[in-house]
Amino acid sequence: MRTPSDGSGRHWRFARAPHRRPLIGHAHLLARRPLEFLTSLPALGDLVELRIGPRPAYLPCHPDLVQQVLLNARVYDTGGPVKEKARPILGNGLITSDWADHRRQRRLVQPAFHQARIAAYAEVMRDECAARARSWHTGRVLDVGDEMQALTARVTARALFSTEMAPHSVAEVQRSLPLMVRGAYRRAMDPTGLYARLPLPANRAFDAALRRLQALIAGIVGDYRRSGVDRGDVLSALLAARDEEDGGGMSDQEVHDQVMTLLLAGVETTASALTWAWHLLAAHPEAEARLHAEVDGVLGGRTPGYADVPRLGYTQRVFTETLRLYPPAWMYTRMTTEPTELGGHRLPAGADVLISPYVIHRTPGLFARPAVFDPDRWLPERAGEVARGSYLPFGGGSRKCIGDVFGMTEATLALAALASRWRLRPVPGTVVRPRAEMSLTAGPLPMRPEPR
Ligand code: HEM
Repeated sequence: MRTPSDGSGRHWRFARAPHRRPLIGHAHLLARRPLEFLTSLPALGDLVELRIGPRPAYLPCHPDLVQQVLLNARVYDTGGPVKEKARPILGNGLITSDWADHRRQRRLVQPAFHQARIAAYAEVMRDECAARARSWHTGRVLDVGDEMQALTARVTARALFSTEMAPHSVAEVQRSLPLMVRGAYRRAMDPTGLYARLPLPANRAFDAALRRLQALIAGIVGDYRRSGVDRGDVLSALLAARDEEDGGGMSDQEVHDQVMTLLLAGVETTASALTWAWHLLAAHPEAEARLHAEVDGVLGGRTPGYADVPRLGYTQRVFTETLRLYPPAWMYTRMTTEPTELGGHRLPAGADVLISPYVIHRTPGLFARPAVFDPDRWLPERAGEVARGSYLPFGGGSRKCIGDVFGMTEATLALAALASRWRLRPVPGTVVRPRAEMSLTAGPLPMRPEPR
């Protein structure tokens, strides 16, 4: 272990990850037990080098180094093999676009997520949460993961396009999206690129789902463009957006790619975190009781709406703490566009940099008792203890999640609406282990609803 210093005069600990194998480097550990492997690395250094096949990759384990990466999007740009595999699915939208194009795209998409728009989307959230609460039956076991996925797919689809076509479109999104997420993950994890070309039923289902979604989005974009009406939804905002710098808008293809990106980025993430929240609440009866007391006091049996969100402080803290322990985006990547220096160490151009909120959120010293579920660590008087750059469920810098407020609002309303009517009981014998897939999921999570 060496201790190089950077321009600031600080000394950083640099280390190389152990258990490297010829040719594959650390790919076996990242594929088989990524969470255990990655969480073992901060003890070794502030910056740890690993190898994914022959490629060098770097894991910054100190929040200051993470910030340096996230705040310099020109040098630490999007890229790498995973992003390249996402391109045929997502096209050139916010997630896949490079630094120069991303700035223009972000200016154009941002208005769709302004506060006034979120208030309108919250109407859809309220409606869908109430419908979900009505659909549960006492004692009938449900898979919480599937339920939350259906809820967030319907909310996102309806917030994106609120047209009369909605019932059909929403059902299509609900059907196709899980197939797409699974297929996209398998493709991302396949270093050879061969998997996608095998004539497997899963591949046929993925291709068909992709084609259906592409056709659906193209059709709706065309309809909206022809009608020119602002329906208050995300798609209307995307079509109306004009760049303040050059006055131009987005082409139909660009709008299509943004819609696909929003669906892929917004549904599974929020659903995974909500699923973890139900699991954590069932395992922590005192937190569950406080949540119930809050929703009963604030709502008195009403379905919550946008105006209730600021008064649901404990509910929000439960979700914030869930995102700390189980951040859906457990790892995201950057690629260096030029040789650079990080933590006093020289990084070549084309190096992968891995940012893992899961690792940072569980590093001793950054959070008191990091393994403990403690929603009150987010009370205003205690939240100041959390150092800048230590809490990253939504990323940071210019590529920070554009849907963070949307997701927080949706999750707060979902927890409050469902917990005001139901308590979810674990099914005995269920073993829950985090699975680091496209997002950090709990796998199948059977639970039994009990009326409150
Ligand atoms: C709890 C829910 C969510 C979590 C944990 C989450 C997490 C993240 C993270 C970590 C990033 C940054 C990735 C990176 O830096 O490479 C990101 C980006 C993004 N997210 Fe989210 N997200 C959530 C909800 C949503 C929702 C609801 C939407 C849309 C409706 C959304 C749309 C996006 C988009 C479009 C980007 C790319 C932004 C850009 O590069 O400009 N996300 N998200």
